[in-house]
This record gives sequence, structure tokens and C-alpha cells, in this order.
Amino acid sequence: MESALAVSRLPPHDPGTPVLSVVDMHTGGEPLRIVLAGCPEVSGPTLLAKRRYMRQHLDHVRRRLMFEPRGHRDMYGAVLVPSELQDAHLGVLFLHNEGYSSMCGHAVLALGRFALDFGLVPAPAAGTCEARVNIHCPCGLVTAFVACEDGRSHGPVRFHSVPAFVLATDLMVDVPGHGKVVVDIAYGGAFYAFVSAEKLGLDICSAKTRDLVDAASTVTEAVKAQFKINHPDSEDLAFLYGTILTDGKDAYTKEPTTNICVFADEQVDRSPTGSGVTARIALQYHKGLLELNQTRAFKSSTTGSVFTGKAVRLSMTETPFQVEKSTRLPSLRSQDYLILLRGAGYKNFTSLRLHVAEVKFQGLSQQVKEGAAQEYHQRCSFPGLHPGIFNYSGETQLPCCEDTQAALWRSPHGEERRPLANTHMSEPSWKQLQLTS
Ligand SMILES: O=C(O)[C@H]1NCC[C@@H]1O
Repeated sequence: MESALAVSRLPPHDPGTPVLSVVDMHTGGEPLRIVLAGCPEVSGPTLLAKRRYMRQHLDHVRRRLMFEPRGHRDMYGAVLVPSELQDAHLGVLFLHNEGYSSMCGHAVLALGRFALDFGLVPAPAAGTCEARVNIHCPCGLVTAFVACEDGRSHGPVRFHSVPAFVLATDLMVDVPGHGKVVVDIAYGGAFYAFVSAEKLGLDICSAKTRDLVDAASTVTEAVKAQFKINHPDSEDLAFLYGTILTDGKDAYTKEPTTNICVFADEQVDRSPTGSGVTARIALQYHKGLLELNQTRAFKSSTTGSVFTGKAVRLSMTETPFQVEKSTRLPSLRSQDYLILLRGAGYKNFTSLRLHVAEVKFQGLSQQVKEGAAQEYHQRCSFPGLHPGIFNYSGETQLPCCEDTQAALWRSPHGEERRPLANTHMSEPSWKQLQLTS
């Protein structure tokens, strides 16, 4: 039920016109547009089936939300859907400028706070300092731990991701304009190619973002053209999401190592990339550069925002690989590359995975240092990017129409627990997007 106050604040609109209500958040400068209401039903018995359904039948919703004039080419989104997993508090489909990703760490960090403050999970008992939010992402169940005070989010969020693994190290790729380049590929809920920017003739800290994006995208395209990536569990997850250029400082130090993630269609992550950090930790562990429970800091070269992360446990699964070997391209399967981790022998068709936990963001999710944002915009030469992207405002309205997501907004403690204003946001405002076809 909506309060009279909330309704009176809504702008006039034709009740027959579909309206999407959204909340905009960001983590470390990376946007997250969360759909509150108005998305047509996303059908499917499983989350991966819902992802396929949305791609086939509701892609116009993604395009309205992500593209200009309401979004921009680096916009990111989340559609919340019911999950088939009993333990999940919510399911989520991630949206970006090209389609639908399998994992998104910055979104999980923001959604953790969102879920607690909007009553999607029970308020933790008095005296509890972290709320647990189980988020079913396309890659699997991810748990966010949200620091809280008096039942509301307050401070850092961390998450435990799905098991990460290394797919390939020292892979020789023919990169147009750069010759043979050696890259590593690792999985942190999504697959990334990793290469030091220096190997592409760039300094990650001073190069123009446009040049970093061009180089990273060329690597992504080259890997996609020359190798077929397989995932042990599902063909839906078997794709290269992007390339992460690094400062090459993989050996452990207390100082943060810097990287830039270029994913989807040349989209740039303003944050250090939660799923990328997860994959990079798996890679560093695999190379013997990081111990279990050793915390490493990762810095975004675009905004300077920092995530920390550590590997917490090794696990071995007996899941056989179910994907077919490509006849056209050399096939990359993790049993080919991963299994002899640290010299231990494992039998064929056993995948060894690393549980990477505590990817953690210390800042409040709405705050980006103004200086960092300005510096980024000076270096960035995307014509369509407007500086307003860092000025997120909140959503004070409750969903204005009943739809398939309505069940998600029903707090376990009743409607009245829903806050009228999202306290993450400095300047409450409403936002409605007209959905025309
Ligand atoms: O933090 C992350 O994992 C995401 N950020 C944008 C690209 C990735 O999905």
C-alpha cells in the first residue's frame, strides 16, 4: 500500500502508459539502476531460463533503461526476480550495454544494502552487526554481508561469491596491432582475460581511458575469435565477459594493485570490478602470489575506488564437464589448465575451485570522491558520457503499480517497514521512465 504522501509526489502520467520505477545507486562510482516496478513478467523455471527469456522477449526494457537519453553507454542495471532457490532472498538479472551478465560484484554490494533497507530481508536481531542477504545471480548463489546499525545498512558490505577458478594461464593470443600477447583467463562468476597494460604499450595510471578501452576490447575480440571458452556447469555461463588491464603488480604488497575492466560492448567499470577482483584473486592464488586469507586491495584506474578481497577456502567438486568441445576453435576447459594447482594431482573431470570471499567495499555506496570523478572525466574521451553520471539521486517513491515484482517488495515485517526514503541517497527525488514499445 502506498502512502498518500508518496502518491502526491508522483508526476502526472497517463495511467495506460507503462512506467518503470527505478532506484539509482552506485558502488565506487559504478552505477546500478535497480528496477522497482514496471518490468513485465520475466518467465522461466530457473534464473538462467529467465535470463534467456528476458534477452529474447524483453530486450526493449533493457535498452530503455541502459541507453541514452535515460542511461548512457556505461550504465548498469538490475531487474529483481523471484528465484527457484530456497535459500535465496532474491534473484537478479544484470543488464548492461550489450546484454545480460552472469555476475556483478558492484551490484551485489549495492543490492545488499538495498535489500536490507527496503525490507527484502528480515531486519537482523538487535545487536547483530551484519545482515546476511542471499542473492541468486545467474552464476549461482552469492551472499552479501551488510554492516548495519539499528536494522539499517551502515558502512561496508562484503560478499562471498561463487567458487572462482583459473581457466588458462600464459595463453598466446594474436592481437591485431599488438602481435602475440600472453594473457591469463580466470572466472569469478564471469570470465575475464587479464593482461598487464604495459604489454600493450600503455601505462594504466596515465593513459587515456579511450586508449585503454581500445586495447582491452581488441584483446577481448581476439580471445573470442581464437578460443572457445567452456564452463563446467552451464553453457549459459561460457562466454568471455571482458578484459581487465592491470598494472602487472600481482605479487603481494599492502599497496593496492590498479586495474581497469572493459566488458560487454566496450563498457568501462568505474569500480575495481567485484567479479574481476574475484577472478584475479583466483589467478594470484594459482600463481602462488597470494595465500589463503591474505587480503589484497584492488584499485580502479578510472575513479580510484578500492575493493579488498581474499581467498578463503579451496574446494574440489566432482561435477563432470558437460560442454562439447568446439570443432572450430581450440577449446579451453578448466581441467586442461587448472587441476595441477600447486602440484597436487586430481583425477580427470574434477574441477578444483577457489572460494573467494570478502570482496569488500569500504565506502558508502553513494559516495565517490568528487576529485576522482572530475579527474576521470578529464581523461575520458567518450563523446556521449555526461558528468551527471556521478550525481545519483534516490527514489523516495514506493512502486506505483502492482506487477510481477510486487511480491519482492513485501517485507517479511509488513509494508509499513518499507522506508519512504532511501537513506543511501543524499538528495531524495523520484524517477520514472516512460516505456514506449
Ligand atoms: O563488479 C562487477 O563485477 C561488475 N561491474 C561491472 C562489470 C561487472 O559485472
